[in-house]
Amino acid sequence: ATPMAAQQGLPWTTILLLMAAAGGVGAWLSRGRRDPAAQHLSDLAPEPFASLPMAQAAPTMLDQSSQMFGWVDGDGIVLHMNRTGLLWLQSEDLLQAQMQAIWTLPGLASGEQADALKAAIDVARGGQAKRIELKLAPPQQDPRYVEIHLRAVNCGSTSTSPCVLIEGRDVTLRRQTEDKLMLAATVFEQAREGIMITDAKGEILSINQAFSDITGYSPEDAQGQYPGLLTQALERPQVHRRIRSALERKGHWQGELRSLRRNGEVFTAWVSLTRRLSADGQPTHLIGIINDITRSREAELKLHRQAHYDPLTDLPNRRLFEQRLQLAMQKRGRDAEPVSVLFMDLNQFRDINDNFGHRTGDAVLVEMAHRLREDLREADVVARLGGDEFAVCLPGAHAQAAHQVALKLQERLAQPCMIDSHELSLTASVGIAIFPDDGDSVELITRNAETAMYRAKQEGRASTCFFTEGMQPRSVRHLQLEAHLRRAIERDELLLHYQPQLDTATGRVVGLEALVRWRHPELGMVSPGEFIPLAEHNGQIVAIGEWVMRTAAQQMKSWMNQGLPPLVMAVNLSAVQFRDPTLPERVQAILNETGLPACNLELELTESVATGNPTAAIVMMDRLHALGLRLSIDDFGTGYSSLNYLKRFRIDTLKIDQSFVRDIHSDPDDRAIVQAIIQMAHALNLTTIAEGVETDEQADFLRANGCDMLQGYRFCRPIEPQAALLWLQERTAQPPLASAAAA
Ligand SMILES: Nc1nc2c(ncn2[C@@H]2O[C@H](COP(=O)(O)O[C@H]3[C@@H](O)[C@H](n4cnc5c(=O)[nH]c(N)nc54)O[C@@H]3COP(=O)(O)O)[C@@H](O)[C@H]2O)c(=O)[nH]1
Repeated sequence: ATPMAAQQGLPWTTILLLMAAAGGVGAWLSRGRRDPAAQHLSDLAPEPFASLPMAQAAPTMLDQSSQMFGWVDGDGIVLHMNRTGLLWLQSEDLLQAQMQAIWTLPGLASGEQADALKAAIDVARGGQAKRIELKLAPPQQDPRYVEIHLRAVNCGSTSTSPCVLIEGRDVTLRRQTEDKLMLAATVFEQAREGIMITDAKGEILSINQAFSDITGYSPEDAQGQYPGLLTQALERPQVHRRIRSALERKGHWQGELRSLRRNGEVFTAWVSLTRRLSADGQPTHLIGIINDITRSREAELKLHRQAHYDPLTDLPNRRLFEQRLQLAMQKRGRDAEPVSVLFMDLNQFRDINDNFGHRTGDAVLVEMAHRLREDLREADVVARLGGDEFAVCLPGAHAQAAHQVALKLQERLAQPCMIDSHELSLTASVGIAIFPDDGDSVELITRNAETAMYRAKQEGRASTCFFTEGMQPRSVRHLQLEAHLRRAIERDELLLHYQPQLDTATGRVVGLEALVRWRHPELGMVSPGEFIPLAEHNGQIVAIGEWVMRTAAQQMKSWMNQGLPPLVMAVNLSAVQFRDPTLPERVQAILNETGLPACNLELELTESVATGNPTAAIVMMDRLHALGLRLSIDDFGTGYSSLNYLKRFRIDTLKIDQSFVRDIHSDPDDRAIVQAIIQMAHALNLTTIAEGVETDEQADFLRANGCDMLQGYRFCRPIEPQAALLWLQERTAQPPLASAAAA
């Protein structure tokens, strides 16, 4: 078919040459697929029309082009459109296209695009060349972007208004690239991660906003600097070497770095570094992405601390202790070395809490934790397991070393400490279990050390005890005991033993101490050292203590009725009983009920009870004293009595703790303490009694230093009532002895 343009007299050569002169067709064709025919046409002179065959050939040649060519009349009606143009505008053929204005063709993506094209044609028709970008939308395909050039051309003599030549080329690829670049630039600028790009030498070329926000460096500050400016001062050279080596080997490194902001503030960064290589494998850039993870690290650390450390003392808690012990056991196990575990319990801690309040108790725990940490090596682990229980793990320590450490720690803990103007001193009982002999799991070794600690407690304050087979785990045993103890009184399982107390100078019996015993049908004899703390803990001590007082008072009254000279019956009073405001009434009721004169009853208070809440203690002691009975302070020297209060207490006797008596012959400190207690007691008009006297040597020393009374295995063990009666009858029938040693 003859092209309509030719029919309408449009000079082909003019069109083509105009296009060529505008750098259009010729340039495009020469840049794209070379079209020799078009090239040839562009070389032709515009006027006069060269040769018809060539002109007729032009549309065919234009159809070969991959660009769009066409022209429209002044109303936008398509006069000609090459094949590419028809394809892009989705017109089936030229005839169909020629029926309508170009902006109504279906290929235009939207009404907006149509309006833009229409407006551009109007501008071009007015004589001004125009360039626009159109979005064409092929069905079911990604949109095509076409750059359109429009300019007015002469339509020939038949036309009154100029035509508009439309040239278009597909710029989708460029547009996509631009879009991608735009996207990349947006990502670079708007990323929440800091991004930094360096050149091959490592000098910073550019940074994004987030990088500036995180580090405080502006692009001007950063440009030309090395990335190390953020970390140089903080990370060790090995870290930098490791990063360089990873980049060389793998082209990538990521990890956490402690970094420095421009204002000197330290922050934690998660850094990812990637080396970019040229086509020939040479490094061209380094791309670094940094995230400020200071907050999340801090939060993590906080959570970790909460989960693994005791908030009060800042020591590792049980969980962390178990983890560290597990590691130590694995490591030492491989080297066939032992790991010792020390389980420590503070002996008078409950009294401190009860008497001075929890604030003081907490301060004591903090101080004790501090001392423990100070006295141990870095490889050792000390933890607070809860309450007043601490555990120590000594990797590589054999029994002897563990024992030495235990003694050292006990000594350190026993040093007095000043808390809230109270001078307090505590002792600790320590149980030791050693891996692998005493257990091959964390749980077992810790439990066995705890069991040993309970044995140490039974053996007396501030003892150290190694775990041995046959020690029953505390928890099982305690549960058993607690369950049985509840019914011990009603089942008549409790009984009293009596231990005489002698006048040092004359050897006469002056009194007896009632000591409770528990004979269980299956468990056998259970030591008061084991069940009294349990009873104090669960409150059963009130009933047990009252039973002891009543039974002991009945016994003494009965012996007196049987003709024995009146003696003083000493009964232990627990802290829990002492704090009961109805205690004086209860004691009076027992005295009334049994008929025992008050002067034949002595209540032994522990030192901590007496000094706990001094004002309340003074009031209670006054009330008890008013009943006419005697009061003594038991275990004197192991607590934290203040002399100031001591002189205001209505007490009669100080009982020197057996721990000072035990080593009196070998330990000059114990001798000095005993002498000081006796002198002080006498200065306060108090009598003294030493407990736990086992040898003549001890008795002689005590007598020589003026101790008034003696009690201990040297004279008589605690014995049953029948045996005690015989012992008393025998002693009281004899004339007074000149020397207690003769007893
Ligand atoms: N609140 C109450 N506490 C009581 C009562 N009965 C006993 N107890 C307390 O239990 C702890 C252990 O008592 P026990 O096993 O009876 O030990 C006492 C004596 O048997 C023992 N002792 C006496 N002489 C010697 C000796 O020469 N050597 C030696 N190694 N031990 C000896 O010492 C304990 C004396 O106790 P005390 O005078 O009270 O300090 C103990 O703390 C008891 O107080 C009770 O009814 N209520």
